[in-house]
Formats: sequence, structure tokens, C-alpha cells
Amino acid sequence: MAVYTHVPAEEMAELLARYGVGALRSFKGIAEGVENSNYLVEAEGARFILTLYEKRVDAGDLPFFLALLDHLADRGLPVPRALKDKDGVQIQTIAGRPACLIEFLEGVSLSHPTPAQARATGEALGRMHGALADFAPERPNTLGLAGWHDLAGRCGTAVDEIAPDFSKRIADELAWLDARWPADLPHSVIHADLFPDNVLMLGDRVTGMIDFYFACSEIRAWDVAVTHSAWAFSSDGRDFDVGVGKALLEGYQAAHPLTDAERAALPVLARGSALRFTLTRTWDWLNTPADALVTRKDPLAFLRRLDFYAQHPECFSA
Ligand SMILES: Nc1ncnc2c1ncn2[C@@H]1O[C@H](COP(=O)(O)OP(=O)(O)O)[C@@H](O)[C@H]1O
Ligand SMILES: N[C@@H](CCOP(=O)(O)O)C(=O)O
Repeated sequence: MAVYTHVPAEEMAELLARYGVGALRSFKGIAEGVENSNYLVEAEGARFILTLYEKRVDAGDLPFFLALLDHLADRGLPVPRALKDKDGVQIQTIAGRPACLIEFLEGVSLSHPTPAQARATGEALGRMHGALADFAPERPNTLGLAGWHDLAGRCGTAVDEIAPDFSKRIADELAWLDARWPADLPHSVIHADLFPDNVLMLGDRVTGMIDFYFACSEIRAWDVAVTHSAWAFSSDGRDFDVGVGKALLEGYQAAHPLTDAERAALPVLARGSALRFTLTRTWDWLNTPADALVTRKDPLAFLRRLDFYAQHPECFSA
């Protein structure tokens, strides 16, 4: 459950009044998510998501994220906009935190995607990359290769409490990636966290892509690798689903073909993705406050993916 910040009912009602969307009917904290506090808010006749931005979101980045949402929604992608209040303000302060009232999109996030659903997601990701070709703002990726080194250093040897020799494994993998990380692939703004819980679907149709708060300027194909590592495995990382992985790539290629160089780099990019989520989950595992209403995610589920990608680089072959 991700609710770090409690919003008093009076403050919620006052907030809605600023938008003129009808009186507050009810609101409740949303169980999913780990980064921010999210509430489902019901006004008379409409639903919204209220997001309060927490530790990993820098308030200075919010204009970038909101411009990105508007850009994609303007181009017909199923992406929710942050609403403007009666004074045209998008970013509010609620319970002492920066916050936005966001359009509610229908759909559910999947626990066990089928190949058809993975194909639709790959295609939506490709359409997103196509739509971002003329998006000018940039945001550096603080969770790129340099950021992984930094995070690994901050985790130190405390990670060996999670698994034996874990710190050595991380150091070895960083060295492997340092030697191979591609320097000259196309860059653009990417989502960088398109996990199944950040895609809303009805049947085989993508109805929402949400949670752009890791979006950044990066190697574009890294987004494909991130999405592959998130979708093509059982959640514990023990089982690779060949059909889902293949369908995801086919859907992407149909909307936004990969260059030969991008395709050749996928095995390395995927190891980078697996390490990135291993590290952030490890950090959270060691540092999540005991009283936070949040379910920590298992770092070893991504270490297993890392092992798989290291042993099966051929999984990206056509
Ligand atoms: N625009 C939206 N429309 C409908 N549901 C949403 C929307 N945004 C978030 N949610 C719901 O809130 C949950 C948590 O949102 P998310 O942005 O993933 O949080 P976090 O940033 O904490 O990971 C999602 O899994 C989804 O159920
Ligand atoms: N997707 C990441 C964590 C970020 O959480 P999200 O709820 O914002 O997607 C992971 O699974 O480690």
C-alpha cells in the first residue's frame, strides 16, 4: 500500500473546491504503487487520482513530467493529464507535499499478461516513442549507469544480508556493463518504468499508460529492455515467458522499428535494466521506514532476471 502522507478530509474538500468539479463524495488511499501517495477521489459525477509526490520525485521536475503527459495526450496516447484549477494551476501543495489532481483512466493492470496483451503494450510503447520524437524538454536520468554505481556504493555490503555475495555480484555486473554499455544509440525521452502495474488494460486494449515519474532522456531502446524485463517474466523472476517476450518486441517493432544496432544491444540493455531494478529494490528493502504503508518489492526477483539475461542473450533473437 503506498500512502506515505495522510490527507485530512477538510483539506481534500478544499482542494476539490479549487477545481470546481463538484463536492467531495469520498476518497481512499490506493493500495498499489511504491513511489508516491495516491488517492482515488470521488466528486459529484467524476473520479480523479490525487498524487502527492514523495521522496524520489523532485518538485523541480514536475513541470517536465506534466508537459510530457500533455504532449502524449495531445497526440492521442492514453495518458492522463494533470488538471488545472480555476486559476490555471496544476501543481498544488497538499499536506505539505507537492500534488496534482490527475484524470482517472479506466482499465486494470495485469498480473499475468498474455502474448496479445504484451503485443498491445509493445505497440503502445512504440507509438509513445514515435510521439516523443518532437518532444523537446529533457531530463537527465539519475538512475542510469552512473546512478547505479552511486546506489551500489550507498547500499554497500548491507546487501549481503539479503543474499550471500550479493555485493560482489553487483560489483561484477557493474564492471561488465561499464565495459559494454552502448555509446551511440538513439536517445529520446523515455518512460523508463513501463511495468504491468503502470499499464491499464481492458481485454487486449491498452487504456492507460501511467506513472511517468522516472521519465528521462536516455537510450531509447533501453525503454524496450526495461519493458521486456518487467513483462516477460513471472513476478518472482523465476520463469521467462518466451511468447510474451516475443509478442512485446513484435508489437514494438510494428509501431516503431528498432535499428539493427538497437536490436543487437538489447541483451546488454536488458542486463542494465535488471540491475537497475535490483538496486532500487535493494535500496528500498534496506531503507523503507517501518511505519510506511507500502509493500516492499523483492530485489531477488530482478537478480533472477539478471541471471537469465546473462545466460540467455539469445532470447532477443528473432
Ligand atoms: N490516471 C489514473 N487512472 C486510474 N488509476 C490510476 C491513475 N494513476 C494511478 N492510478 C492507480 O494508482 C496506482 C498507483 O499509481 P502509480 O502512479 O503507479 O503510483 P506510484 O508512483 O506510487 O508507483 C496504479 O496502480 C493505479 O491503480
Ligand atoms: N517498477 C519498479 C518500482 C517503481 O514502482 P511503480 O509502482 O512506480 O512502478 C519496481 O517494480 O521495482
